[in-house]
Amino acid sequence: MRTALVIGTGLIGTSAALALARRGVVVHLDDHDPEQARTAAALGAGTDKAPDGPVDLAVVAVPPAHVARVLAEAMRGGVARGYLDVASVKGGPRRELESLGLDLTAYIGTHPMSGSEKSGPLAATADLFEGRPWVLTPTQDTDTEVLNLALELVSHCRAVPVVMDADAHDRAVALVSHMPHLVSSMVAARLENAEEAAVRLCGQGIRDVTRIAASDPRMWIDILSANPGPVADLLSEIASDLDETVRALRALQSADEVKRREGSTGIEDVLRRGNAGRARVPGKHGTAPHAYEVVAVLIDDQPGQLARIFADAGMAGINIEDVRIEHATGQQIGLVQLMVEPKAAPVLTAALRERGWSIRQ
Ligand SMILES: NC(=O)C1=CN([C@@H]2O[C@H](COP(=O)(O)OP(=O)(O)OC[C@H]3O[C@@H](n4cnc5c(N)ncnc54)[C@H](O)[C@@H]3O)[C@@H](O)[C@H]2O)C=CC1
Ligand SMILES: O=C(O)C(=O)Cc1ccc(O)cc1
Repeated sequence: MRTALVIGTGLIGTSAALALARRGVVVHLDDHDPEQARTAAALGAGTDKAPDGPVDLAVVAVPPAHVARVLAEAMRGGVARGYLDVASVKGGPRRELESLGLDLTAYIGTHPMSGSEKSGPLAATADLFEGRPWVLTPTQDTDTEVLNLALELVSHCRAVPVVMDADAHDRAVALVSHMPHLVSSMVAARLENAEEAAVRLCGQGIRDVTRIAASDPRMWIDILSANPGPVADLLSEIASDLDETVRALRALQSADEVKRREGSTGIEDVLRRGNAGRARVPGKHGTAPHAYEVVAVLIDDQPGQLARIFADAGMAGINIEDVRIEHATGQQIGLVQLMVEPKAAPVLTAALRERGWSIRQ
């Protein structure tokens, strides 16, 4: 692929454009808000000038409700050899395109399984998709050349291609993305009117559970509107778990010893089923979850501290597998948790101590 056109230069479009530009592809950037395209260009994602002729691949990265219309316009204008979208739902947009009577041989629906609660080009990074699944939904009508262009994009983004049927994809993301999003919002909503004294105690657990609740509601109304059935089915399963859990907790309040034991069994059941489900969540780069050891470092909340820790770890020859940062409420300090292979933990601890870092046991 030599040239590409990214339409919709928000988080996903700009991240893909940055990855393509880094691999030497000439990227043209287009957005109905020209300021967004200008910002993406300023970040090094390409040029906001229109291409002279058809590009190799058009990447449509606009909110799901606009995907079919934007694709139809691009295809009718003949702006590219191949077309793809990255929307979080796949069945609806395809059916909309079919109903517009377009020839879909040059189109493939795709979905990178990576993103964030942030939106817009300023949140974009070239490595956003690295090691993450990128779903491709070709049909028997999809041109091989177009499938190859999509695979090239996925490879430039260093993502892992996964081929699926569009409706099977939508059922799968209902489980791993859409339902969890609503549950996260519902947990976060409990905090809206909670007392300040309670909210200030928030720790890492509630931060983990509510991170995605900070996402743009307009985008998520679009996503959920395109996949309501599978999400509703899953939420009703959760509702029945909730009913049973409430019953078990009420039983734990009882004065009757037998009832309390039943309550305890009920709670244990949901916790154990949670352990079993969590154990199936793939780790970094889609591999099995890994038991890393944590080295916790206290830092001043100042710019450059993280970069220094990473540089010091690098000098000690340690690969940091994952990182977490916890900020202490109302204080100018934070706790950085570095996840490393167990045998690397004592080496890293010693190396960081030697360089003056305060390690928390
Ligand atoms: N946010 C995430 O984590 C993920 C999002 N997606 C999908 O990627 C797509 C884009 O999402 P984000 O980049 O997060 O959103 P975003 O809000 O960061 O960017 C969307 C961009 O599209 C532009 N836009 C809207 N309507 C347009 C139109 N008619 N023509 C041209 N530009 C238009 C907006 O001005 C904005 O710059 C969505 O379809 C979403 O479902 C896929 C994977 C992850
Ligand atoms: O922020 C996260 O962890 C996400 O899961 C983001 C995300 C949002 C929408 C998608 O279609 C895919 C991924």
